[in-house]
Amino acid sequence: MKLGAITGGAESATITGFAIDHRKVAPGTIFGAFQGTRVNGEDYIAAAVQAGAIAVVARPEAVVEGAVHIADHHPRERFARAAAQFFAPFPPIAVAVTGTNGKTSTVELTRQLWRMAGHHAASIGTLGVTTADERVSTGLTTPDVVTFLSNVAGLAREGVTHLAFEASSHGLSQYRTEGLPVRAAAFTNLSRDHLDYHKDMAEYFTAKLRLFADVLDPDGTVVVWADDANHERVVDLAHARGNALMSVGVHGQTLRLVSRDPTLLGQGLVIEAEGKQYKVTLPLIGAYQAANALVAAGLVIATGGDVATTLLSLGRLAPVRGRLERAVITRAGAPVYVDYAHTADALQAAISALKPHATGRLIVVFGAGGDRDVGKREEMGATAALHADLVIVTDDNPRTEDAGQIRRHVLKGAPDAIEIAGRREAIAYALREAGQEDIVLLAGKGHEQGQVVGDLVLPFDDVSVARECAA
Ligand SMILES: CC(=O)N[C@H]1[C@@H](OP(=O)(O)OP(=O)(O)OC[C@H]2O[C@@H](n3ccc(=O)[nH]c3=O)[C@H](O)[C@@H]2O)O[C@H](CO)[C@@H](O)[C@@H]1O[C@H](C)C(=O)N[C@@H](C)C(=O)N[C@H](CCC(=O)O)C(=O)O
Ligand SMILES: Nc1ncnc2c1ncn2[C@@H]1O[C@H](COP(=O)(O)OP(=O)(O)OP(=O)(O)O)[C@@H](O)[C@H]1O
Ligand SMILES: N[C@H](CCC[C@H](N)C(=O)O)C(=O)O
Ligand SMILES: [Mg+2]
Repeated sequence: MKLGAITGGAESATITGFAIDHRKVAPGTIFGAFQGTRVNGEDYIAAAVQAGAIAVVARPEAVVEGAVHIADHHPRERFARAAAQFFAPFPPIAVAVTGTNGKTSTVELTRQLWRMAGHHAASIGTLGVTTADERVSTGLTTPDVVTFLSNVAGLAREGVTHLAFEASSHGLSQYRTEGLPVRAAAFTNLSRDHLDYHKDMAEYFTAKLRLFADVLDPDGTVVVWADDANHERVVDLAHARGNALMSVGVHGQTLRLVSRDPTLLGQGLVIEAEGKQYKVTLPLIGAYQAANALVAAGLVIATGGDVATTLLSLGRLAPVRGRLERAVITRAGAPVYVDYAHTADALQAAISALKPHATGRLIVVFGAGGDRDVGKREEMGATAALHADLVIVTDDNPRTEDAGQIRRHVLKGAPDAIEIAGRREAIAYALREAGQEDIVLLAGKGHEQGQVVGDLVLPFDDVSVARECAA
């Protein structure tokens, strides 16, 4: 592609790639220079030009010498659109999911439902890039825009026709997923998280709403989980823009959850759609997993899936890695579950999912991440104290913070909790403590394979540690 195709001018230089990090610039690259949270990318413009950048997308006031200056007051957005022109084509059907909790689960379940319908499907999110054959981690939920668009284009080249991706609030506010057509977008829920990055809940929600205001195709479909009070803002946006709307949940109109009956290994659901009732046995436990499965069904139907086939396929869904995953049963007979709950709302969801299955105590082990929203810690403590029978507070990715200090923040909400430094020790204690009637929940790390301490990522997997402690 020639540079003129991006600038609208006559520049004949050939574009070889896009980069937002000057260290990744090669001759022929278009460099995006953005003001970040840590540093100002504009400081690297000269180095990028030196390394061969032929054009730089940056604010009008930035200084660009020796390359074309593509000046824009919204450089991230302009860069994403240009990069999308370069990387296209993309899978013909792409859908996105936002919300505080449930994004990973929903994109994974959507991918599974499409696959059952015979489509070549993929998902991108916290678990990485997932296809029927493999899963490759990207490190972030919504990768940076160049990684994202090049991965999406790569999937299209492999023959993927259906893509579901997670749109995190960071990703949306940084325009990481702009530029490809998005046929449907879903909202799962809103609760407190990431207030280290967003100023307040209003700003956090506004970032999420960008998915519906800017990213979704003008004639795309909005899918909302109608049992979350915040869904109404999304509905208003859909009406204002003229998008088709599907609402899902007990209060949903398109897919109405008529009843939900927990069974030993799953739950019986009755769902009403188009005036008919469908009975399915979802092989996943917990109200939250039923919610995510229904939103996934909504996305599949929104993009052409047959209603009856899609709803009946819910009965064949496989579990999502690290989401209420049963790791082991202790010698005493207590089942141990691993879940990715790292917000107060998610902790409540995970505890309530397991409670009906425990005749004895629900024992929860968790911590809170360092260098992340400090205010959510006490709320997480209070939620655990309120809903669980025994609370053990430990460590979860202290990063550059003092682990003891993070635990103290959590303990403010759970003064009666047991504090155990070291996640392995805490898990071992919980498993020793659990009796036959009890259930143990290890929350916060889910699929994660490491404990981030300072700059180090120490190998750590809740499932393996639980198995070792139970042996
Ligand atoms: C807070 C945040 O989102 N930071 C991300 C963001 O950084 P930023 O734009 O603020 O960048 P910066 O480091 O200040 O640098 C500014 C610019 O200068 C460039 N640069 C920088 C240094 C250099 O030597 N040369 C250079 O060109 C950078 O590439 C960048 O474009 O862009 C970087 C490049 O893409 C990301 O690596 C970085 O993710 C950090 C590592 C991170 O931890 N992000 C987490 C919080 C995150 O994004 N999480 C969300 C939500 C998780 C969820 O709830 O699921 C996610 O989507 O994963
Ligand atoms: N619909 C939901 N309602 C409430 N809690 C949920 C819901 N879905 C998932 N959770 C909780 O949130 C945890 C994370 O779920 P999931 O990974 O699907 O969400 P996510 O939005 O992708 O999270 P992240 O922002 O970290 O990527 C689950 O392990 C569960 O505890
Ligand atoms: N995407 C989330 C994951 C949090 C997982 C938890 N284990 C932690 O480290 O806080 C974040 O980066 O805030
Ligand atoms: Mg996720």
